Amino acid sequence: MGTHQANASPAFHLPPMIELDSSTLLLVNALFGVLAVGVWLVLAFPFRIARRACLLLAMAQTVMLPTLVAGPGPFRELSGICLLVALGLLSLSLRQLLRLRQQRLDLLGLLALGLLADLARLSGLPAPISMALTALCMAALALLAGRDLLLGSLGLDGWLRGGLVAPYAAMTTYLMLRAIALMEPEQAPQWLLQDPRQHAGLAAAWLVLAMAISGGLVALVLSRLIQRIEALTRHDPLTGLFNRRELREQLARQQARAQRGHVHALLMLDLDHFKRINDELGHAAGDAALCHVARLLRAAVREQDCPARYGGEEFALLLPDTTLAGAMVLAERLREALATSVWSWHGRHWSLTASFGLALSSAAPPSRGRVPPASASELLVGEALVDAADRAMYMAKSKGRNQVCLAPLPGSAPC
Ligand SMILES: Nc1nc2c(ncn2[C@@H]2O[C@H](COP(=O)(O)OP(=O)(O)OP(=O)(O)O)[C@@H](O)[C@H]2O)c(=O)[nH]1
Repeated sequence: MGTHQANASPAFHLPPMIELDSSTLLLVNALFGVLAVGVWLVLAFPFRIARRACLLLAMAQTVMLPTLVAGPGPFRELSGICLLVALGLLSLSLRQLLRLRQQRLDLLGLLALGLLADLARLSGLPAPISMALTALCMAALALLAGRDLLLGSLGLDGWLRGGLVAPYAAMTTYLMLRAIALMEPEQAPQWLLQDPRQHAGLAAAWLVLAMAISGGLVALVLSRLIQRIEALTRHDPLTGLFNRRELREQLARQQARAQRGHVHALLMLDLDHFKRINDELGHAAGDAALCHVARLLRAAVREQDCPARYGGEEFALLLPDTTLAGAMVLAERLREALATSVWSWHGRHWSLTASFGLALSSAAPPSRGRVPPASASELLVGEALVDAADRAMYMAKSKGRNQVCLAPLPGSAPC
């Protein structure tokens, strides 16, 4: 953090009568750093969790190590640069973890500015000014890291998010105060001009900060892992669409809404003569055709819809707040989009079609998504809705395929 030499190292007192000097605290910090490097490497390699972010964190922690243990000499001279680079790597890895990896220019710009400010000492810029400018760049990096944590999609509630941001806020405040102190040394308290080698309190604070930041990062990596596992349990691995389990959950949610008067529709579709693709082109081609259908489905639906792979070559589309007219339009549009789309496998074009079965939770008025609250007997929901759509889909198969059939509903006639 600076190049001041450690003359006397005042002790930091912890009750009951534990006395720690700054070198011991820095050594503990370095040992903690070595442990953290090991943790990041284990997460990155054997476990392959957030690999790039973990690698950046391992590098950040490694870059920090010389600043913690270096005696007087060239390494200590470089401690400002090491800290700056470590902070830059930490901010980059946070962006990676928060999936903001496309924005890097601001961080790289601050890193470059900080390096220039530190190196400017060599060409005659007074050391306190150079150190103050470097500290300001570090403060900006810490501030951006805190902001990213505040705004990023973490899946964490307010208090946890606040706990993650707190160390970055503390670091930003300290670095800014230090920059001001370096520029106005006469009016600044002495501890702001010292570095952790000279002040046991600072060394202790640095250790606490390092532990809080590492703990927060581990929590972040774990929350990403949990999100990934959750996504795996809800999605079909081949197509990336929702799976049957998630469809059931969404159907149950819609069942509760249907009882309050909301209408939803379920569209089931089954590819026609799909077996031929597998037989003539191979199983990999069959998989690619399923992915093609999944892309069409995804492109056709609204955000609130639930496109799912029901199993094999059968797909389902749950459409909340959808009337009969709207669902019919969508089903026809999808049928046509699939029949006219070009799917090819190794230069061989193949015409894909599907048979569609449509069922509605209730016979809604044509232009509104809501009907008066209905009793359970007037509704077609959950597994009964799936069965009805499935039967309508088989009806479409028996009528010659590549068409949409509507399941019978009170007030509407079957096709
Ligand atoms: N490639 C691939 N094939 C699958 C997958 N799941 C199911 N299948 C195949 O899908 C085919 C379904 O065949 P059938 O049930 O006879 O249906 P179809 O050939 O589409 O005929 P119709 O539905 O009557 O039009 C079978 O050959 C299954 O092996 C999958 O994930 N990948």
